[in-house]
Amino acid sequence: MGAAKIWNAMEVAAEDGCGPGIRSSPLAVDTSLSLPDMSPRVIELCKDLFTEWSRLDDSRFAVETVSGGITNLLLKVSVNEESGNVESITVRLYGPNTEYVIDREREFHAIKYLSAAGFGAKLIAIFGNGMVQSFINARTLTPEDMRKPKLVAEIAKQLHKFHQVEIPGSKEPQLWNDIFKFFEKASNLKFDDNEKQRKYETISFKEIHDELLELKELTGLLNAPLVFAHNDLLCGNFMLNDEEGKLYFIDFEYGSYNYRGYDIGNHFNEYAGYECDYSLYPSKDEQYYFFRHYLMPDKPQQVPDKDLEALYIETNTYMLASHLFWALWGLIQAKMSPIDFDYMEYFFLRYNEFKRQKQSSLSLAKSYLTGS
Ligand SMILES: Nc1ncnc2c1ncn2[C@@H]1O[C@H](COP(=O)(O)OP(=O)(O)OP(=O)(O)O)[C@@H](O)[C@H]1O
Repeated sequence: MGAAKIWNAMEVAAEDGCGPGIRSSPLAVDTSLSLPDMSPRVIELCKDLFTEWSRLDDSRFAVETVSGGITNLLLKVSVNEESGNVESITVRLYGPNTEYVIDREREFHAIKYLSAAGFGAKLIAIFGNGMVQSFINARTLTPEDMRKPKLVAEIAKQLHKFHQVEIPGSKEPQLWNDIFKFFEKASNLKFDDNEKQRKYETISFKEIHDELLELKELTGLLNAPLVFAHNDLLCGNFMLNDEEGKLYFIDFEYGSYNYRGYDIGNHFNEYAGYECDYSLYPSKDEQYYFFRHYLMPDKPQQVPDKDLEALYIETNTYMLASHLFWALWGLIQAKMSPIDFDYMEYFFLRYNEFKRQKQSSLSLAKSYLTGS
C-alpha cells in the first residue's frame, strides 16, 4: 500500500477519541534504550498502530535517528512493504521531563488543526509517549538561509497564512500566563551541583519580576492583534524542499494564541543562530522587508507606512518578552533536562541580551505611544 493510500485509509478510519483518522496506541517506548534495543519496540508500536503492517517480518522495517533534537528523539521508520513499495514515517518520542515546559494537550489540540490546514508534517497517530507523523522530504534551514531575501519573503508569506489558522477553543493570549508560570517554577529551584547553585543564587528574581510587570503593562498598551502563534520560529523549525521550492513550518510544541509581534520578534531573535550572536538581529530595513511580505504578501510595496511602523514597534517590544521567556525556560531546563547543555549559561545569555536591548526598545515604544 502506497503512502497516499495509507493516509487516505486513515481519513475514513473511525473516530477513536483522538480525532478523525488519527490512530492511537497505549504503548510507550523507553527513550533511555540504545537505538538497537529500542528498534524492536518501535517496530512493535508501528505494527500495533498500522494493522496493514502487523504481519510483516521485522526485517522489513528500518529504524534510524533523524534528530536527537534538544527536546525529543525523532526516528525515521522505513517499511519495505510486500508490494515492493517503501513507506517512511517519523516517530517522535517526547524527551523525559519535557512536560515541565511543554503543554502536550495544547500541542496535540493545535497540531490537528494546523496539520489539516497544511502546516507541518501530517499527524498520523499518537501513543504513550509520542506521536507518529509523515516524513518530510526536505532539508532544515540554516541561520544564514533564514535571512536570504527570497526565503524571508516566503517565511513572511507563510506566517501570514499560519496566523490566519483558527484553532477552536480559548483565544486567550498565553504569553504572560506562560511566562509567569515559568517564573514560579524558575524562582523555586534547588541545584545539587554546588557551582550551579552558586550561580543560581546570583539571580535577582525580584528584579526579573519587576521587569515582567513593566513589560506586560507597556505591551498591553500596544493592542497587538491576537493570532495562533508558532512561538518558536528558529531555523531548525523550517524545512525546505529545494526542488519543489516548498517551505514547511514544523514543531508546534510551543504554539498558542499569542500576540502577533511576539511571534515575529521571537523569530527575529533567532537570527542570532545556534551561536547566539545577537549582533545578527535584523536591521530596520530587513525587518521592513519582512513586514511588507507578512502584511501584504501579494502587494508588498503597497503596505501603508503606518502599518509598518506599528508592526515595527510591536515586534521590537515583544522581542524583549521573548528573551525573558527563553531565559526562564533555560533555568527550568537547567534543573529538569537530562540533556548535557549549559542551560544555566543560556539563561544569562538571554537575560543579559534583554537588559542590553531594554532601554532602546522601551523608549521607542513609549515615544510611539505618546506620539512624540
Ligand atoms: N516530519 C519530519 N520529517 C523529516 N524530518 C523532520 C520531521 N520533523 C522534524 N524533522 C527534522 O528533525 C529536526 C528536529 O525536529 P524538531 O524541531 O521537531 O524536534 P525537537 O526535538 O523539538 O527539536 P528542538 O527541541 O531542537 O526544536 C528538524 O530540524 C528536522 O531536521
